Amino acid sequence: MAVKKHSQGVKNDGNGANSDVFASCSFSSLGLDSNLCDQLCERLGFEVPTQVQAQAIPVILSGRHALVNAATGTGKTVAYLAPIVHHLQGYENRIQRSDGTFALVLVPTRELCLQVYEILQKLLHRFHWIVPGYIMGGENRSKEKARLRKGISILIATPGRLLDHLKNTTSFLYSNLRWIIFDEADRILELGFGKDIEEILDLLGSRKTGHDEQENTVPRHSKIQRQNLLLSATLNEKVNHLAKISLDNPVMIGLDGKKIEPISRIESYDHSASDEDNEDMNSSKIPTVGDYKVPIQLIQRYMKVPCGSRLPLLLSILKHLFEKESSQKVVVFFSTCDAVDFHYSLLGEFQFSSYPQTEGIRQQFLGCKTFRLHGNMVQEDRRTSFQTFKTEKSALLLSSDVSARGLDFPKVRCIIQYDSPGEATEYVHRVGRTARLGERGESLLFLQPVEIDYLQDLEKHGVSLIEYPVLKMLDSFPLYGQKNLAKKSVFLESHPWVLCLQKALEAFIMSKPEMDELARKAFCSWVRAYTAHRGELKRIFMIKKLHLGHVAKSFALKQQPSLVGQSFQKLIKKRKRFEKKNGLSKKRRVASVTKCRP
Ligand SMILES: Nc1ncnc2c1ncn2[C@@H]1O[C@H](COP(=O)(O)OP(=O)(O)OP(=O)(O)O)[C@@H](O)[C@H]1O
Repeated sequence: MAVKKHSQGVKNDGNGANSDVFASCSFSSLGLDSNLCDQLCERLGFEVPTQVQAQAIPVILSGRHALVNAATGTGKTVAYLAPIVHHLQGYENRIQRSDGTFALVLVPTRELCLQVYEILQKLLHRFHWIVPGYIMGGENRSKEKARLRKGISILIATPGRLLDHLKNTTSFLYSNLRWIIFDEADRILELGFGKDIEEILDLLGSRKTGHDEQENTVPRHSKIQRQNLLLSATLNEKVNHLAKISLDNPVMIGLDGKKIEPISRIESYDHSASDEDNEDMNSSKIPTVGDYKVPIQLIQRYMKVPCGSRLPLLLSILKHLFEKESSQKVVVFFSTCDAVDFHYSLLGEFQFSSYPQTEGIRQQFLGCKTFRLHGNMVQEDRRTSFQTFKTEKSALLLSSDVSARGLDFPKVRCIIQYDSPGEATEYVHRVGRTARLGERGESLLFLQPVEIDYLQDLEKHGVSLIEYPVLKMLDSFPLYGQKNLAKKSVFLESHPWVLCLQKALEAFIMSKPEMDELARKAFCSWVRAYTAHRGELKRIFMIKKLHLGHVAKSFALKQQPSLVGQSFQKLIKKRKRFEKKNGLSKKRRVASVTKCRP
């Protein structure tokens, strides 16, 4: 099978980033079986390991528990899969399906489940006796039961469905379980799977208790030594608890600036490590560093856009990107599933002419293929969108945060965060869908003038953005056939192109009742999502500071839907009660409002 050589393909892009991504050693020098190394090269096109692979593979091969923290798109998946395959293929007595599950990989989303499964299938091509498999929400339970009964050697799972089978599928055999891996560990917890995970660890006999840690890491039903691994580009305090209850004496592997520097470098599992060492490891303290690791070659920008002009600006930047480079992939992130649906339908149908009088020459505003992905879609559509966008050479994906973690869409050039991500971790993972493995990439964050303090929040985590020259971009669109006409405006909201586009969008929505319905629904969800910002972010993303009429405009609605007025009032009251209960004083609330006003 002819496979594109990734490492060659991305090494010479001229920006120097790749020398920091790849290590100067071979896979075989890391201790991996030669057949497996050939497989990595032939099937996956991986000639040399990435830095994080070079660092993690020997540690994982040694049997140590590990916590791996490396930037997005640096190859963490193979860093944990390759050592598992290495061990399993090397067992003297070939493993059989009837031996049940040896390794369990837990992931937060269905798409990531499928993605890891695909990579695993490729890795196992020469080792047909090792059976890969997945179980996840949205799939047929009975079929999964049947597969589990037959036996799956390496199982990828989402937590809810795994727990379901652990409790209800008696034929699911895991007495030989040796590895438990948490990929995107922090996200699994953020999605509220904390309790499920604890129950899973309990059921698997892999949960440590405070007093008898060593003993409890050995499964109740077998004498097999467990090895647990936690991985993410953003490990933070949230993962501390999981690390404490699941990792025993872990090695921390992380990046320091450009190069990976081990926090603890251990060549082999040394049971006789000094007490001092053990104390340090056993505390499983995840460094609460402020800085997140964003690919160094990624160009990060923000665009300051008044609420009422957001929609024409989004459409304009997309048009600009696809006209500048007709063959490219772009992902736009929204805060809600309804917003994804609305913008998807809008882009599919909206036609425009910059000569408003000449109806005849209206054409599709964006000529590119457009896909959508969010958690409310039926599983089959979700799978098709994900797989098709992956293979397209040029396309646009409109998505909720379901795509933010771990997904590896090749050749994505630009990430647009139309709705702000909230936590800085989410920002980092969203932009991490581009600039993967040293490739070039750009990101653009939409911020309203009242939200501009969010930049400071990102700055606290070592993430700095530069402003996008938005007026220059708008000036490039000819209006009534003339470019110069547009150039006179210095204010974005009164720019002739923006005004003309907004007017056309509003007319379009008014003319289509089904679009109007989608717009209203999206508006309501957007307001709800906006009020749901947590902690410190509540002071930046404050619904009270927004003009709801302008928010409605951003869904091309001429008027704010009245129905929402009531539910909005309810939300405000609810939030006030919450703030009172949590001691956020009126004084502080007022102060934060004043500080954030433009
Ligand atoms: N050694 C290698 N040589 C060439 N390409 C590689 C190598 N290792 C991984 N890749 C490719 O790099 C890309 C990113 O890998 P992967 O998805 O494992 O990154 P990640 O660190 O898990 O990212 P994220 O944090 O976003 O989940 C994939 O396309 C993968 O095929």
